[in-house]
Amino acid sequence: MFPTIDAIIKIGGSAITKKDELETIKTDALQRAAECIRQCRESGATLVVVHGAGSFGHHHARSYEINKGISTSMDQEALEKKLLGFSLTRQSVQKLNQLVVKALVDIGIPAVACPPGSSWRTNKHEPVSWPRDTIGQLLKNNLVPVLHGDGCMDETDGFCILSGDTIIKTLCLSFDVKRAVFLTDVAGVFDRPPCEPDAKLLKSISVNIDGEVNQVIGMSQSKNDVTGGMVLKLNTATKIVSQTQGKCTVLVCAVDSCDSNTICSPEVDVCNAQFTKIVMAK
Ligand SMILES: Nc1ncnc2c1ncn2[C@@H]1O[C@H](COP(=O)(O)OP(=O)(O)OP(=O)(O)O)[C@@H](O)[C@H]1O
Ligand SMILES: C=C(C)CCOP(=O)(O)O
Repeated sequence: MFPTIDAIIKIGGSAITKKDELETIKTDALQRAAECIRQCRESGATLVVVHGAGSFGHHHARSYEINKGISTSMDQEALEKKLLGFSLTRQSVQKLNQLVVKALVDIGIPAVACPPGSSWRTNKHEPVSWPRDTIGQLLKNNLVPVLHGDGCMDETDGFCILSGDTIIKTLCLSFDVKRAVFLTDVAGVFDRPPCEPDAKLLKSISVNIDGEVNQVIGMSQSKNDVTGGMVLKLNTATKIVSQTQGKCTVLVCAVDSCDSNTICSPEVDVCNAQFTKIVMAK
């Protein structure tokens, strides 16, 4: 039996990297996320950290079309190029992983890197095999596992890009998890892309048992994102809430305004919220 996870926190690639500039970290945002995680842990919370790739990973994945995998119709030259692209993508996201783990360890969090690329396997880009016991054992020993979006072996396409969002969904549906928190570069989920005039922050989104939401939400995606941006995040969030029958709630909030109280307190007040809470419809 593994411990209940109080929160799985995704440090979004948008939050801690400049997504349009190759391998560029936003140091202040990373430190802010790390500090918030430290405070949660100090309050006794059991945590898992997952981070996205941002400009470490998405750029290489897009230029080498890693998410299309490999096929028998590829000639040798195209295949070699694709294989190198896979290595470069993983190498890039591992650079970010080292920075994230360092930021956590430097302030006293016993973070342990668990790179999914070398242990998770997917079929049609959905996880089919992953080291559940290892993650559970790390939690039992009071360590903080750090996973991330990565390039993984896929049974149908040879390999694929596995988003941190899909990793979070998998963990939430397998462990007993109270909350999934997505820290990103915007205040939460808006009724339309936040760059559009009059975009309104949705403080609460209700999901019914079929995973459908009660409102129309307009979304856009950055050209440097290969995993679906906010569309995948909302899709992941609605699945987590509906498939756990509301036992796990989801928050989407800006890394700039995250605090341990919002992340870890059992009840979150949405009246004055500057974030989005995604819950089961009553
Ligand atoms: N309706 C919307 N509400 C909120 N954000 C939106 C919406 N539509 C598009 N976006 C964009 O989604 C982005 C956040 O999604 P994204 O997938 O980039 O986050 P992330 O998880 O931080 O990144 P990564 O996938 O690199 O880890 C924001 O920068 C925002 O501009
Ligand atoms: C592009 C790579 C390597 C992983 C993407 O993960 P995400 O940023 O969590 O969607």
